[in-house]
Order: sequence, then C-alpha cells, then structure tokens
Amino acid sequence: MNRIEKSFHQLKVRNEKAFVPYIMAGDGGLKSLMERILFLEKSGATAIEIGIPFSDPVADGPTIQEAGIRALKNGTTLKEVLSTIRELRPIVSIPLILMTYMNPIYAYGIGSFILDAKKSGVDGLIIPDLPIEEEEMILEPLNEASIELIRLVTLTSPIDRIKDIAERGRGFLYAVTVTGITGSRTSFNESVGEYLAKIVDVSPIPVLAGFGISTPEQVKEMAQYCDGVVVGSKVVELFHNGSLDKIEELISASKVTNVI
Ligand SMILES: O=P(O)(O)OC[C@@H](O)[C@@H](O)c1c[nH]c2ccccc12
Repeated sequence: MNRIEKSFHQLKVRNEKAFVPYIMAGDGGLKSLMERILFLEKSGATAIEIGIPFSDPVADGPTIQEAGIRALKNGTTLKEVLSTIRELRPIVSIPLILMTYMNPIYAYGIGSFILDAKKSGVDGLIIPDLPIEEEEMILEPLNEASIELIRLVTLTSPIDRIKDIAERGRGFLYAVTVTGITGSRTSFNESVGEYLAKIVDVSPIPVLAGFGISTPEQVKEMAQYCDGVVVGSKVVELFHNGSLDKIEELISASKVTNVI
C-alpha cells in the first residue's frame, strides 16, 4: 500500500472523513512551509496539498493568487520547495501532494521534475491544466516513480467522462463543487449533493469535494456525500492571519462519524 492508500484505509477503520488542506509553498517563507506542514499533520490533516506559486494561476481566485504573489516575491522556486519537502519527509508521515500547473513542470523539465519529486518523497500530483487527453506525456515517468496523478472532475463533466476519469483515477478523485475558480462561497448549487453521490457511485477510489468550502458547517455538509474535503483559500487566509485555532476547528469538523 502506498502512503495515500494507507491514509484512506486508516480513515475507513476510524470511520472518519478526509480533510486535505491546501497551502501555498513559500507564502511566509520556506521556514513557514515546514512549520505549517508539521502543524497540519499534528492537527489531524489526512494529507496536504502543497501549491507551487506560479504567475498565471488560471484556476485560482484572489486569496490564492495573492498568496502566490507573496510567495514569488519571497523568491520561492520549485527547486527549493522540493528540497524543503525532502528535508521534512523523514519526520512527516502523511501524504504530501504537489499542486502545480504544467508550465513550471515544463520549465523544470518533465523528467528531472519527476525524479526530484520522487527523491523528495512526494506522493501525488495535481495538475489542473492537464486534461486526460494530454496526460500521456507524463504518465509513464510518474508510474515509474510511483507518484499518483490525482484527477479532477467538475460539475459540468458528463457522466461518461466522470466514469472514464474515475476508472483511470489514482489516489483519490477530486470533485470540484463549483463552476469557477477557487475561493470561499456562501452557498453551493442545490444539486451538489446529488452530483457528489453520482461520482461516489461510479468511482473505485475515494472521492473528495473541493472548491468553495470554508466553514466547519460546510466541511460537515460536503463530507456527508463523499469521502472528505479539500479546503484551500480559507486555510491560506487563516495561516496568513495567524488564526491557527480556526484551522484546527475546520479539521475537527471532518472527524464526525460517517452519517450515511
Ligand atoms: O480554495 P478553495 O476554494 O478551498 O479550493 C481548493 C483549492 O484551493 C485547492 O485544491 C487548489 C488550489 N489551486 C487549485 C487549482 C486547481 C485545482 C485545485 C486547486
């Protein structure tokens, strides 16, 4: 079992839902990256999604865009992020998932990027601008490195496409719960529960809901339809403001026992 499978297995045994926080690497400096990963593991995160700052983050809303700008201003590079993770890996046991657009990977070189990610102990990759039709170019080296490509499905994906993506899926399936970019929402489309249930139904791997989730109530609400949640913008904002207790509250909300 790889680290991601192991984590989901443990959740099942404990009858808990997954909580995967997203953080922007280099926001607050690389030392903060280390401290935040350690804090999130200690607070009960299932895995951590680590964002690589990039100048054109097309899927991101203002909170994450601004965090990316702060990280770039700090001079954060992909190479440094990978070596920071490598340094931490021996003392962190939860899965670490990198989220990056394709461009920084190209700039680094696909082969050397995957090799370095492997050496750092990266468990998974989310590449939002890599559609399944294009993933061939990166799949083989990823498989060789045993790094899981986490795929996304969206509210507007037809069911046949969702099925296809779910069947190829590794690690977990990321179900995007809004049409649009990342960032807090006050309400969701009323059919979101139905959408998540449909995905869970066809997916052989765990399904996590993400985008727009920012309160403990929303964590509980979304988690009842699937295997857990990803929370990005809110976590980025709370770290930036130093409200660590609020991050703990969000994580605790996912520990409610399975209601369905
Ligand atoms: O910020 P939100 O609305 O909580 O959404 C999660 C999200 O931030 C994180 O998973 C993410 C950040 N950037 C992305 C780009 C694409 C897909 C996912 C992401």
